[in-house]
Amino acid sequence: MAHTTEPADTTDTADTADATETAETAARGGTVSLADLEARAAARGAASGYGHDALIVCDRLVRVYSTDGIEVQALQGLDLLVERGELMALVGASGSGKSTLLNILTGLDVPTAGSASVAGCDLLNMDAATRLRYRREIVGFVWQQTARNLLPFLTAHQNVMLPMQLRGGGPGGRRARKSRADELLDILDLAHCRDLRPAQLSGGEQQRTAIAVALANGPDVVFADEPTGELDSSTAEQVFAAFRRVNDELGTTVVIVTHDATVAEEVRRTVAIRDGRTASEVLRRTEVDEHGRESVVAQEYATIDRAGRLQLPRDFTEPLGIKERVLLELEEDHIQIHPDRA
Ligand SMILES: Nc1ncnc2c1ncn2[C@@H]1O[C@H](COP(=O)(O)OP(=O)(O)OP(=O)(O)O)[C@@H](O)[C@H]1O
Repeated sequence: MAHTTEPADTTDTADTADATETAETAARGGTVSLADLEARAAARGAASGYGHDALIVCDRLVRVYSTDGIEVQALQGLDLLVERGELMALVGASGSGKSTLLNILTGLDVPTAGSASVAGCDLLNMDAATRLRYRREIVGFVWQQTARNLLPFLTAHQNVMLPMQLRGGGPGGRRARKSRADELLDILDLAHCRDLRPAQLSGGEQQRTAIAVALANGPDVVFADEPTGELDSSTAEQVFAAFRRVNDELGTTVVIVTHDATVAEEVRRTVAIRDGRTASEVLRRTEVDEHGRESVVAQEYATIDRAGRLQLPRDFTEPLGIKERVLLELEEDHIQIHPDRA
C-alpha cells in the first residue's frame, strides 16, 4: 500500500515570478496597478489550487437527498481529480453513490455542497443555455441501455450524425459532418454497420455505435455508465478495446462507471467509491524486465482526502480485526499502522 500525494504547491515559484515581474516593472519606470496585483493574485490562487490542471475536479462534493423528511447523504465530501487524456474507471457497490456522481458530472443534477468542474465549466453555476452547450459539446455519454443511446429508426451513420445536426453550425457543413460520422464508424470498426438500424446490430456493435455517437461533437470527456452491463465477457472485451482505441487515437478522456471491480484490468486507473467518498485507487502500468519481457503491474493505493482522512480497505482491516482505532508509528520513510492491542 502507498498513498497518493497532492500536487506540489507552486506558491513559492509564483511569488518569485511576481517579485521579478514587479522589479522589472519598477526598473522600466512603470507602476504596478491594484488591478495588476489582483489579477496576479487570482492567477496565483488558480495555479496553486486543488486540481488546477485537472480536467475533472470534484472538491468535497456533497449530495443530500431529502424525501419525506428523511435525509440520505449520497455523496459525503467526495474528492476526485481526472487528468486530461486519462482512461479510468469509477467502481463502487450498489448504493455507493456512483449514479449520483455521474448525474452531477453529466450536468443532470447539482450537488448540495462542494464544487465540481469539468473542462473549466463550473457545474454549480451554469445557466440553462450553458448547461445545454455543456451537455452537447463538452461531455458525451454512453448508457447501459441501448435504447437510451440510439434511435431505433435511424441507421448507425444517421445516429452518429444526429448530435452534430442538433448542435448545428461547424466548419464544412453537412459534408464535413457526414465524413466525421464515417471516420468515427471506421475508428470503431463499424464501417460494415453504416446503413444498418440498431435492431440489425449485435449488442457489441450497438455499444460501439453508442461510443461513436458520444464522440460526434468532439467532447473533452466521455462518461460511460455500466457500458458492458448487458454484454457477455468477450463482447465486453471488444467494447473496452474500443474505449482504449478512442482514448489512444483521439486523446478523448474516458470515465467508465461500474459496479464490476474486474474493470480494473481494462483501464489504467480505477478509483473505488465507498459510502459516497473515494476510498482507494488501483494503478496499472507495464514494466519491462532486463530480458525485454513485458508484464503488467497493478498496485492499490489508499486515497487521502482533502481533510487528510485515509480510509483503510476492508480486506486489510478485517483480517487483522482492526475496528475503532489503530496505533500509528512514524518511521523515516513510511508510517506503520498496527491493530489496537491495548
Ligand atoms: N432520488 C433519490 N432520492 C433519495 N435517495 C436517493 C436518490 N437517489 C439515490 N438515493 C440514495 O443515495 C445513495 C446513493 O445512490 P446511487 O444511486 O448514487 O448509488 P449507486 O452506487 O449508483 O447504486 P447502483 O449501482 O445501485 O445504481 C443510495 O443510498 C440511494 O438509495
